[in-house]
Amino acid sequence: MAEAARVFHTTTFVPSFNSLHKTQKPKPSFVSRSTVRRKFQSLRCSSSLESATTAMTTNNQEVRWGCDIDSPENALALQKWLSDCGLPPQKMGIEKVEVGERGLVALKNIRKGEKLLFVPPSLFITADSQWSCQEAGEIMKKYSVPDWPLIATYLISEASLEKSSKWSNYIAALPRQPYSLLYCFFFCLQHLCVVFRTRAELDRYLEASQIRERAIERINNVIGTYDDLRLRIFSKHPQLFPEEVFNIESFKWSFGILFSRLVRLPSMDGRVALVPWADMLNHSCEVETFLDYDRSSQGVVFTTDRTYQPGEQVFISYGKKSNGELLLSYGFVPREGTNPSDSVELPFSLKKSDKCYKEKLEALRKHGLSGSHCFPIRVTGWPQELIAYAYLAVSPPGMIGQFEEIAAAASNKTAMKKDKPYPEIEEQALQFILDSCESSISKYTKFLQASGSMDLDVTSPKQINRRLFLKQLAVDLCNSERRILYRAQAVLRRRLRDMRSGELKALNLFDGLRNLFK
Ligand SMILES: C[S@@+](CC[C@H](N)C(=O)[O-])C[C@H]1O[C@@H](n2cnc3c(N)ncnc32)[C@H](O)[C@@H]1O
Repeated sequence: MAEAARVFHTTTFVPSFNSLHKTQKPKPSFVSRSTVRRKFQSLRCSSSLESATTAMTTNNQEVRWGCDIDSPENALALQKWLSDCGLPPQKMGIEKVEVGERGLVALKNIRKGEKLLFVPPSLFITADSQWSCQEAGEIMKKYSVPDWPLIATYLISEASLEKSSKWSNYIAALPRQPYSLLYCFFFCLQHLCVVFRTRAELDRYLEASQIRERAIERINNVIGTYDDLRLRIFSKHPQLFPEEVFNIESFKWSFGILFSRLVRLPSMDGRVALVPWADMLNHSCEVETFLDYDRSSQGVVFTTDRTYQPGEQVFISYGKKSNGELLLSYGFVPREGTNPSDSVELPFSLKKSDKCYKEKLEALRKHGLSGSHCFPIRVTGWPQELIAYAYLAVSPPGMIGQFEEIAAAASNKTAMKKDKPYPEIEEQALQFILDSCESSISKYTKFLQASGSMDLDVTSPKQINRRLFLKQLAVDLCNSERRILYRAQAVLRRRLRDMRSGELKALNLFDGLRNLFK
């Protein structure tokens, strides 16, 4: 079965959507709320939207669609609805589990190599799904909205229709607070005054990790996408897309759901879909099985790579992702040391005091790089591009003729000629990597030491839970990233020590020989 890594890289959806409409300047919307409500009520498809509008938010902050995932009732209703809609009898049932709160658990013995699930396409939500409010669907198609924002809007539209939507049982079982980091950060940003006294306090949580930048970038992409939809479409059709329903609150919820549940199906030409039931499966770093569409059984399946006894939780893989990526999209960090695909982004920069700074920068720019760049350090090692970047950073003016060639290797355009292409600067290059590694380690250590003393200014149990939860995730991520850096530090120190003692030996030998000849 082909790998169906879950797709939650914002670069694949939001930027392409934004770039289509770069020229549009934000215009103020002059549609008053009362006009919206009047027009909105007159539409047939909005019959139950009015109640949805009031039902949607608590204190104008949180959507009320979905459920608290620690209560199993909605999931059980989902299970029943799915079998009524044609989901074949399952060897797994939905239960409260230790990993992932709710998950699918084996009800019978399951063999290795067995196909499970068989969710038919009639139960998927895709960009081609029928809108309960047909008119709204036609407008979205007319504007050629790409898949991700289209499905996000679809989900809101159907959620707001509550029981009148075909998907009401599915939506009722979705988490009210999707645990993607996107949602956590949004939550924090919105509750800034209540939960975090300053933005700086929020920043401290992930200060050491590059994931903070990625989370902020993702949030900005979602806000940009929402603004674009609002300006181009919603404000022009307020009766179909009233602001009470289609607002940033509901979009942060629907994108949170997409980030943590949407699957890409390689056998359906890479199409993305929400697949009810299949999206109750939790991730394990130890399994190597992925969701995909199976043409012969005409449904979404996965093939087990191990046996399961009744009562055991069944897992799939969400793809070979680092702990930071898992945190960003799904809001969890695997137990320390259990993720063989874990990596940490380590930042490197050319020194501004370098005599050849300008020339090196020029060479890097020619190959699409800049004076500062992040490279992944994996549990298993680091890429050749990082080594090339380090060689360039430390190379002396005498090597100016090779700058281009080294920059090309740093950008992965060409491989470096040999394993150790420039032995005369190898030691400095390793030291350069070690310095960056150690400076990052000290940032992580500072955060981890401070995290024990971060006080909790509690105004409600819900807030303290949320805040503690985010803090614990940040601590887990920083511990796992620092652990990779410690390992890299040990390897680098050993190599440098061996190199220096080798050099010393060679020097002693040379001195010995010189004395002999004297
Ligand atoms: C596709 S859903 C899986 C079903 C989900 N547990 C539920 O109750 O709706 C993905 C979400 O499950 C949770 N999850 C999945 N794998 C996990 C794991 N290994 N550890 C902790 N949480 C996990 C995370 O909250 C993630 O955002």
